[in-house]
Amino acid sequence: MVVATPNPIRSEKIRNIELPIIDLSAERREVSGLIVRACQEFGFFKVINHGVSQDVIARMESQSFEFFAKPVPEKQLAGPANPHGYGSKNIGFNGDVGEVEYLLLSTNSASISQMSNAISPHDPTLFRKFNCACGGHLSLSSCIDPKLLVLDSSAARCYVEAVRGLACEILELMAEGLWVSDISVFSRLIRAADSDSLLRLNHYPPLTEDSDTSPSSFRRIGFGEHTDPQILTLLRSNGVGGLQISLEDGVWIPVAPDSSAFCVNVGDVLQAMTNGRFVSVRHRALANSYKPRMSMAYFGAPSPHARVCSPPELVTPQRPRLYRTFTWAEYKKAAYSLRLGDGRLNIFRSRTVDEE
Ligand SMILES: C=C1C[C@]23C[C@@]1(O)CC[C@H]2[C@@]12CC[C@H](O)[C@@](C)(C(=O)O1)[C@H]2[C@@H]3C(=O)O
Ligand SMILES: O=C(O)CCC(=O)C(=O)O
Ligand SMILES: [Fe+2]
Repeated sequence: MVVATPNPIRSEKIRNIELPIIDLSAERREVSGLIVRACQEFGFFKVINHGVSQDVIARMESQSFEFFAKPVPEKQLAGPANPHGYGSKNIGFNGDVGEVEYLLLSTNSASISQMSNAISPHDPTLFRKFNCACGGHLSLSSCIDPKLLVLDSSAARCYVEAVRGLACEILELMAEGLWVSDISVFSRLIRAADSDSLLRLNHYPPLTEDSDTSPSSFRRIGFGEHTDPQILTLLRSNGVGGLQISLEDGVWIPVAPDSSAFCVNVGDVLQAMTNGRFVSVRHRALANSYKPRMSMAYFGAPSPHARVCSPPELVTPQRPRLYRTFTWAEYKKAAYSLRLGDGRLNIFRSRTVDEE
């Protein structure tokens, strides 16, 4: 007897609404106003005319596709993701699973170069023992044998540099739109040399011949619902949809794929720093049954010791401080101890006068 398993995704409400698309080449004051509105209403928007060169994007995308096209045992040499490295189906350490494989990299150059050399056809142990002989003073491309590269580290570094620049620009527009006098109050955190920012390449493979092809399996959870813990996420994908955001009412809103845009979403730290004015948006990605989806997410994060607190302009008697001051290291520790879909920021809420 075949027992139909209920598919939780099928009974959910999906609403098609137009999400904000912001043209960064428009007049600055107007752009900052639109960004603030989008972050208050959705915690999400797309940017176009963002200034990141198509060439830089295309190089990174092709590196990413090349990596995921490798045989599994080769990819596994860059794993397990603890937390950086290659992972498949398991997300984090607490039992979350999804139809996704990924490569998670720290964006400091040393880590990118180490991971970029993760797989050597000649020496499978290379990833673990690789040490750059030049001691770090030569450029990566000149000190690494190109035969050993799994990801071209210069493509990854150029991409990271370009998206970090874009993220800083957006964070400064946010500060201006919120009338915060120190406009680098958010951007300086991700510009810091020891910022804990990440680059994540996600690949959602389509169904294979031996997959379950019952109708209920056609919309599969690739990356389960969650908020991003960091400050700001800049994500782009190939032309295959799957990303959805959720607003307060639990209805899912599909984000149309758009290769000319970056999707920008507010992370938990920015919700805390804006004293709750901006929302860290819940989102998820569904795997497409027919076409591979590939997304590249840059997560702009503070350095571990950086203290997260709202600038004075955003705390008023009418809007008292919602979150206590915490360091990114403290926040990250809490995030990694929880499940993907758990609300993390609540742990850091200020105690109200009644509770004291
Ligand atoms: C289950 C988990 C995976 C995650 C760390 C966590 O414990 C909770 C947050 C998850 C998340 C979501 C956004 C990013 O993709 C990520 C790298 C992050 O910083 O927080 C992942 C973490 C992960 O995959 O390791
Ligand atoms: O692949 C996507 O569109 C979403 C990925 C995501 O949310 C993440 O990596 O945190
Ligand atoms: Fe995410």
